[in-house]
Amino acid sequence: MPNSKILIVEDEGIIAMDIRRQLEDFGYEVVATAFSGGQAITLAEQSQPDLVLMDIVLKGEMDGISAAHAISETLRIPVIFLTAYSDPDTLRRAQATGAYGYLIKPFRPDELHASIEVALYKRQLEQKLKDSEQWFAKTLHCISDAVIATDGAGNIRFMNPVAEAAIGLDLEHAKGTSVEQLMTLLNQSNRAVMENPVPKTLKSRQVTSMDCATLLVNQSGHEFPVEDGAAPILDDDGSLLGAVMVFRDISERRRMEKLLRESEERFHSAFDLASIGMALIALDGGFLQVNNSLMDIFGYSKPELLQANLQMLTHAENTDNAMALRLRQLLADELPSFQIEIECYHKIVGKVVWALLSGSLVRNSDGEPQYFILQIQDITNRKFAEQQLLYLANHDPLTGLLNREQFHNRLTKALAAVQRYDTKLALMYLDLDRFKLINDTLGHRLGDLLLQSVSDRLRTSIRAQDILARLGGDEFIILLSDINKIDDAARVAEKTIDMLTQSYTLEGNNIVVTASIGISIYPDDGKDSHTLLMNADAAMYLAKERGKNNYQFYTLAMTERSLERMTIERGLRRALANNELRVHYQPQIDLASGLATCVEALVRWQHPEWGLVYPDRFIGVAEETGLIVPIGAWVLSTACKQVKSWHEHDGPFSAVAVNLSARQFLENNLYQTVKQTLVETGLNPSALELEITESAVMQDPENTLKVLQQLRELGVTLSIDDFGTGYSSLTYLRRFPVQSVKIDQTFVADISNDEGCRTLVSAIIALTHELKLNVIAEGVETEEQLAFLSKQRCDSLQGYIFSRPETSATLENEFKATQFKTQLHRYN
Ligand SMILES: Nc1nc2c(ncn2[C@@H]2O[C@@H]3COP(=O)(O)O[C@H]4[C@@H](O)[C@H](n5cnc6c(=O)[nH]c(N)nc65)O[C@@H]4COP(=O)(O)O[C@H]3[C@H]2O)c(=O)[nH]1
Repeated sequence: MPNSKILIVEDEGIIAMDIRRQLEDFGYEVVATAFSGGQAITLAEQSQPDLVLMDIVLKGEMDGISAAHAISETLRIPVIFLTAYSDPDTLRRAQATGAYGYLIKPFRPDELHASIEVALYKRQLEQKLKDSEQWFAKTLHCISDAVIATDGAGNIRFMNPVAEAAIGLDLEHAKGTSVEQLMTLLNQSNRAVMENPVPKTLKSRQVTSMDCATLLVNQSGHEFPVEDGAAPILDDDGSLLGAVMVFRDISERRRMEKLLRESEERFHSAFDLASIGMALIALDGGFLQVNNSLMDIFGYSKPELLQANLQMLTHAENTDNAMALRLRQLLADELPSFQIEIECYHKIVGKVVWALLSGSLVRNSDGEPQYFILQIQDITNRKFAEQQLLYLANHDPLTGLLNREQFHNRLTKALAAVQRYDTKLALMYLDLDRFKLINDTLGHRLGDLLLQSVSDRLRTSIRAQDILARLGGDEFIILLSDINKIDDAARVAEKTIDMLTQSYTLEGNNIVVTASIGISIYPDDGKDSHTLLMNADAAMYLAKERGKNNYQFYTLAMTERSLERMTIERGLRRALANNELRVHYQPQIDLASGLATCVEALVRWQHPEWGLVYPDRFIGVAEETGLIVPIGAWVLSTACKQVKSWHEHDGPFSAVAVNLSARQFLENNLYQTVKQTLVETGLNPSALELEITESAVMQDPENTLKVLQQLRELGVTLSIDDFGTGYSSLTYLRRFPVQSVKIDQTFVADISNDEGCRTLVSAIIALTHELKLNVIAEGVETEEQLAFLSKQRCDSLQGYIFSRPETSATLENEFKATQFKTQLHRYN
C-alpha cells in the first residue's frame, strides 16, 4: 500500500536511516523518526501515521513495548516490533500489546516489506469490520422491532434499545443471561407458559414463529402481546453460532384492532337496529347490506332484498330520473350527498311507500368509489297528510269540488293560456234559488245532501277541460273553455238549469230546486279573473231579479247598476248615521165612513246632493245588504212615536201601517224589536199595523207564521201587501193571523182598461170578505177606479186621488178628511 504513512521508532540513528531508505524505496512516506518511547507517543499523536515500526530496546525509561502499548491503546495505530531480542518473555509482553508483527533483526528488506503490507492489510480489514459492526449496530438501534441475539447456548449477546425497553433490562446487565430467564411467554387465551422460540430454534436450526396470541411478561412483570419469532445464526460452513429473536410489541395494534372491532360492532348494531331503513348499495345498484327497518318498510325479507337491486323498490321513473341522476352525481364527485323524496313500491302489490332517501358514496383511501350508503325514512303518513292538506286547501270539503282560491288559480292559468289563442271562455255563476228556505225548513243535513247531489250533477255535465268549483253556500262557478260562440254558453246554461231542476229524492224527501245563472264571456266582458267573476255575479243577480230559474248574460248596464248599488250602500250607511232618513205618511180612507184614520208610513231619504230619494231606488240595496234591518227599526220607531204624538195632541190619524221586509223576518229578533218599540213609545199595539208582502211570507212560511203569531199576540194588526203579485195562496191567507189584504196597485191601475183585471179584483175582494178579512186597494188615482172599488165594496182605499204621501206636518195642516165624505157618498 504505497503512500502509507509510517513512523519509525529507533534509537540507533544509522539503523533508523537505513530503515527509512528502505521504506521510501517501497513507496511509503516516513512521517517522522523517534528515538525514545516518549518521543514516539508524541510524534504518533501529531503525525497520525498508518503504522509504527517500533524498536523494543530504546534509550530512556520507556521501552518500545510500553510505548507501543500506549500508542495502540489510545491512538489505535498498528505497531510492528523490530528487535534483536526474541526471548519468550519479551515476545509475550510484545504480544500483549496487540502488535501487528514482530521482526527479528537483522531482517531482509522484503521481510520488512511483507510484514508492513500484512499489517496494513490486517488493519484495513479490522477497520472495515468495525465500520460494518457500527453500521449494523446503528441499524439495530434504529429499527422499531426488538432484536436479541444469543449464542449457541441461548445466552444473550446483543440487544437493541427496543429489546432493552421491552425486556426491562439493559444489555450490559442482560449479557450472558439465558433469554428464557429474562422473559416469560404466556398463551394469551389460557395463560399457559409457552416455549421460548430461541431454544426451539437452536434445537431445530429452523426459523420459529411465535403464536399470534402470545403475551410477553418482562423483568418488571409488565405484560404485553408480541408477535414474530427466532432464526438460527449459522456461519459459512453451517455451524450454529446462536439465534436471533425479533419481536414487536403489538399492544397498540391490538388496541387499534379492538377499537376498529368495537367501532364496527357499533356500526353494525347502529345499522341493524336503526329506526330508519339503511342499506349499503353496490355501484351497480344491488343491495349489499340491509337493516331490519328497511325490511319492515318495504315488506321484503333480507334474502329477498340481497338478491335484488334498488330498482325493485323504486318507480321506474324515479330510478331513471331523479335518483339515477343523484347517484351519477355522487360518482362524478359533483355532490357530497343528496336527499330526495321518492315514491316506492311495497312488496304488497299496489301499496305505495313514500321514502325520504338520503344517499352518500363511500370511497376507499385511494378515492375509488366502493358503495353507496342509503338512509331510507318512511314518510308515507306525512306525504299522505300533506296530500290530504293540499287537497283540503284546494277543495271544498262538502262536495269535493275545487274551492274559491283554487278556482282563481285555475282561472288565472286558463286566462294566461287562452290569451295566446283567439278563443273565448265563459264563466257561469250559478246560485240555487231559495236554498236558504230548503236549509231552514228541511234542516242543514238535507241542505248538505242537496248541495252534494247538485255538485254530482254538475260534475257529470261538464266536459273534461271545464272547471267546476263551489264558491261557498249555494254558489257554484263553471269555467267553460274553448267556447266558439256565445250561444254555446247559453246552451250549456239551459241544459244545466234543466238538469238541476229535475227533482231530487233525499232521505225520502222529494225536493225541487231551481237555479239562477249569470254568464260573463272572456274577452268581451273582462280580461282578468276578478272582472269576469264580478260580472258573472252581476248577471246572476239579474237572473234572480228576473224571476229566478233562468240565465242572464252580463251587460254593461249591470256594471252601472252595480256601481250605483255600491254608492247607495255607502250612502245609506251614512244616511243612518247622519239622520238623513224621513218618514212620509199616506192616508188610507175608510169607504164606509169616508174617514181617514190610518196612514201608511213610507220611508224617504233626504240625500244632501240628490234631494229626496224614493224607496224604489234604495230599498232593494238595503235588503241585499241587510241595512233594511236598522232602517226598518228606525221607521217603525219614528212612525210609532208620530202616532203616539197624534194620540196625545188630538192629531188627525189614530193608526199607522208600517212595511216590513222579508229580511227583517229572517232576523231572529223582529218580535223583540216591535215589542220594545211599542214599550218605548207607549203606543197601543192596536194602533199599529204591520204590512208584509206575499213574497216575504213565502220565503220562509213556517218561520214567518211563527213570528206573525207572536206579533198578533202582542195585539198589532197584520196585513198582506201587494196581494195578487205572488203566490196569492189562499191556504196561507187562512192559516196566517192577518186581518187585512192590500190589493196591489198594478191591478188597480188596470181597472179602467182590463176586463180580466176587473174580474180578478172583484174575486179578490169577494174571497177576502169570505175569509172575514178587510180589503184595501192602493194606488187609487182616478174616479173610475174609485167608483169600481166602491162598487165592489172594498173596505179602504189609498192613493193619489186622496193624498200623496206627505210629511206629518203637511198632513196635519192640509189634510181635510171631511172633503172625501161627499166624494165617497156618491158611490155608496
Ligand atoms: N203610482 C201611484 N203610486 C202610489 C199611489 N198611492 C200610493 N202610491 C205609492 O205606492 C207605494 C205604496 O207602498 P208599498 O206598496 O208598500 O210599496 C213601498 C214599500 O214596498 C217600500 N217601502 C216604503 N217604505 C218602506 C219601509 O219603511 N220599509 C219597507 N220595508 N219598505 C218600504 O217601497 C215601496 C214604494 O214606496 P213609495 O215609493 O213610497 O210608494 C208607495 C206610494 O207612494 C198612487 O195613487 N199612484
